[in-house]
Amino acid sequence: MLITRRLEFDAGHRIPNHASQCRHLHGHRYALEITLSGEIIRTEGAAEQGMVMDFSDVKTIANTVLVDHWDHAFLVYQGDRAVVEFLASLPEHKTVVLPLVPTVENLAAEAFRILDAAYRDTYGNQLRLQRVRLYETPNNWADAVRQGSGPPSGMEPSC
Ligand SMILES: Nc1nc2c(c(=O)[nH]1)N=C([C@H](O)[C@H](O)COP(=O)(O)OP(=O)(O)OP(=O)(O)O)CN2
Ligand SMILES: [Zn+2]
Repeated sequence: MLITRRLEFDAGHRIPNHASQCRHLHGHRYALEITLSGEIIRTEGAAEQGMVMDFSDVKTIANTVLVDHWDHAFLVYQGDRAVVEFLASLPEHKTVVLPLVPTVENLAAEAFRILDAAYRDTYGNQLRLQRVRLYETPNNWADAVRQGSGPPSGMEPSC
């Protein structure tokens, strides 16, 4: 069984070498769709009976490990020195420095890496993260999908 939880957050970014508009500082209302696989929990009397995972738990975990960190942050490539230094000059600015440029492909891969470690099989129902779909705009998105037994290739651990 697959279940999907959608969350939304706001963040700024730029693609420093983009040939057009996206090299400028700008922001998006990102939408994150988290798809988990697992067996339906059959434990009689359990609060999660009939579920793969309680959607509220899916949300709480995603917020704790990812969304609370990226929401209203500026997501910046570590090689984008001018912007990294500018943001560092702003007192207590919420900045996430990333090892790759913050395209939606790279952000989806990084989100998968972070979330994959966070969703644990607490009911022996083989819970696993299968896909992270990240919308940068309503028209543009990327899918990071589990390949075989491992996560998709993407960013190296950054923090
Ligand atoms: N493969 C990718 N291409 C682009 C990315 C990306 O992450 N991966 N990102 C951008 C920009 O960040 C930009 O914000 C997207 O802008 P745009 O293409 O204009 O998106 P819209 O949905 O607003 O475009 P419409 O044509 O108005 O639908 C660019 N490319
Ligand atoms: Zn953009």
